[in-house]
Amino acid sequence: MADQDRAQAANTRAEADSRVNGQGGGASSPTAAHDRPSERASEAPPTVIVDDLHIVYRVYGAGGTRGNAPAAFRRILKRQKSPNVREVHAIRGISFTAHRGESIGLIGRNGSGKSTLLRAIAGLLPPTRGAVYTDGQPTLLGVNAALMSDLTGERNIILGCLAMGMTPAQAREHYDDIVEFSGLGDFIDLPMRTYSSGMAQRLRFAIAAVKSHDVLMIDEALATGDAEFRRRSEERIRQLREEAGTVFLVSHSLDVVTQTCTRAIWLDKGIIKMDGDADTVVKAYTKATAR
Ligand SMILES: Nc1ncnc2c1ncn2[C@@H]1O[C@H](COP(=O)(O)OP(=O)(O)OP(=O)(O)O)[C@@H](O)[C@H]1O
Repeated sequence: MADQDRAQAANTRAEADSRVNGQGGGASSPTAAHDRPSERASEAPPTVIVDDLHIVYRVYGAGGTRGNAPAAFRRILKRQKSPNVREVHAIRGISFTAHRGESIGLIGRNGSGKSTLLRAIAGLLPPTRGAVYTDGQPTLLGVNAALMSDLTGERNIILGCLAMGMTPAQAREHYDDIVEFSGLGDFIDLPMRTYSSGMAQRLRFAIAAVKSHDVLMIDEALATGDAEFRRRSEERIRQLREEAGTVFLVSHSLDVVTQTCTRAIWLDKGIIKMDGDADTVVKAYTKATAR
């Protein structure tokens, strides 16, 4: 790890430690300017603690060659690593604490680690180092949310509700609300594979949003809807926050982040560049990316 990364990781870790201990951020920390939202929220109980998290992907078959068996045999005997395995260090020592009632936007350039961080908080990626602690069951609502493309929207609503822990009776109770929120109309009787990506996202959001979540994570869900659906989604996220959950939102739409989030975390090459109230962080990010 580069020295700069190490220093950043140590800073963000110290900051998270002090928040967990209820001491607030230190004024000498480079991230101190953005302690305000956490100070406000620190009275609320923590819902997610990310402690010096590292995620390393191992990509097999990198380099384009399959290799040959005798060479592999020699390598195994000598206990050497395969030359075709490449490691991608996607998250490099991230620490922060999220509290009940916060809605946190994750922003940053392509490949900065936003989706990886969400998947790690959801428990879908094991930490290579460090730890993630969550209060309650985090729900990740993303492009890969587990609905079945061959089933109709109708069947997927029931499936999604059951997957979120509802009873069949509760699923039926929420059915009409979900259909109405999704705005899919007659398409609800068709298999999901016939939906556009925006329509599928609307259905996923409508299913997840029917229930209050301890920790709800949304990966670009709002980007695909039309203006009317976006307005209703933003309103629903505000309600979910008021219902005492924590919402994480990955978005490239900075307007959505400032309108929906109380706090923003700016990721850059797998580390936290800035963490603070949404307006301040978005302004700093916009300034940096305009250069
Ligand atoms: N399954 C994977 N295997 C190997 N490397 C991966 C995998 N998923 C992501 N990466 C790498 O990890 C890094 C972070 O990717 P990630 O998708 O988390 O970024 P992101 O900020 O969400 O990007 P985007 O804004 O483009 O969606 C990138 O370098 C990416 O190439």
